[in-house]
Amino acid sequence: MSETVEKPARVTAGVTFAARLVLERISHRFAPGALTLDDVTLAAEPGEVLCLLGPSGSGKTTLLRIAAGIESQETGRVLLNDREIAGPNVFLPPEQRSIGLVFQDFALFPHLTILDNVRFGLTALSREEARREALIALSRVGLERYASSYPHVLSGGEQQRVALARALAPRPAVLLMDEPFSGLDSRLKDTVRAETLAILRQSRATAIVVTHDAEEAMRLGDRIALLNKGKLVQAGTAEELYLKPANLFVAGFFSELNVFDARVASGAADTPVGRFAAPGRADGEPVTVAVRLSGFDVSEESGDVEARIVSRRFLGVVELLELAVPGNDEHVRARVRAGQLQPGVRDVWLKVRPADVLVFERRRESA
Ligand SMILES: Nc1ncnc2c1ncn2[C@@H]1O[C@H](COP(=O)(O)OP(=O)(O)OP(=O)(O)O)[C@@H](O)[C@H]1O
Repeated sequence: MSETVEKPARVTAGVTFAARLVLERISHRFAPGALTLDDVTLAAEPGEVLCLLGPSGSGKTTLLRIAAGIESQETGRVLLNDREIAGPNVFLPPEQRSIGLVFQDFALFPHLTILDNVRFGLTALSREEARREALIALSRVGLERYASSYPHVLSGGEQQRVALARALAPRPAVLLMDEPFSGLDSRLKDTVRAETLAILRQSRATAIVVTHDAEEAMRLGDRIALLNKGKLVQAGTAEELYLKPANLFVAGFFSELNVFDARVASGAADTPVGRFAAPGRADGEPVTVAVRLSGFDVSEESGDVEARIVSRRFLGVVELLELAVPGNDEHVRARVRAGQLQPGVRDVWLKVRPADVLVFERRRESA
């Protein structure tokens, strides 16, 4: 009887059956305290990368830990492919959830070889099977040549890939990643992030990735769920959140903004930088008008509003301007292409591009 020969080649086939993870009406508190999570409902669809985005303390990690089974919710349910894995009467421990975890600090064991690090989670398999699966996982992240080396010989980015291989080795239905790139320096981060996304796509794993960085969420996520103070504020594609933010908090998370208070008159809001349409708003309604820093045409010749340059900061591709505008106590900020304005120029004209203006209901607290 002939034995099947394992192909040592780089593995490209999917490793998981795409799974759907649902967090349903999740509330949580660290007793006895205020709610850490307040009635959060969210689904990660099969094979998608869902980014959990939000400021520090918004509850991202707690939600991830509830999905993993490391933390318990106070109310609500967690479902994996329509099967309840945590709820009022059910609680599957983490090791029975078919969920892989990757943390910020990679948490590789320094005294174990790379192969043994990856093999660590494969306790259900025989030694030989575990070794084979670990090598497959290492090959998936392109690091099989380091199997017998120790973690210290690897760069930060490579260590992160080993952590990813370790999480993928047991072929989890869902991969949960908590700030997986925050330990990497900014140049390495872009490469490792792109590689990780490619590996996730190849493995067809459903992934939930926690980040506090909006740009990272836009680069990685098929969809983004934005949390603030334990509440889900908005979930959607990057385009939806950027172009149609639900409120000022969402808008401010994705772009730097100038914010003006105004009152609607004849369907428009007057601000010191122009008059902007406020469709659907009643006359007299107080509104907040947000203008993206990138939304200004700044010209020495012509425009809608006169302004004086107070300061210029060269940032490489762009220049950041602070401008004094009549009728506005605070300086208006604008980003323009570097080199567009002559050195020493003081008096300019502004024109705002309507696509970069967002009008919101004025609220004391925006989220
Ligand atoms: N073990 C704990 N005991 C008490 N409070 C906690 C505990 N862990 C977290 N918290 C609090 O719960 C809230 C949510 O924390 P969580 O770590 O989920 O937020 P986060 O959005 O992941 O923040 P960060 O980006 O800073 O990690 C915070 O106010 C935090 O201080």
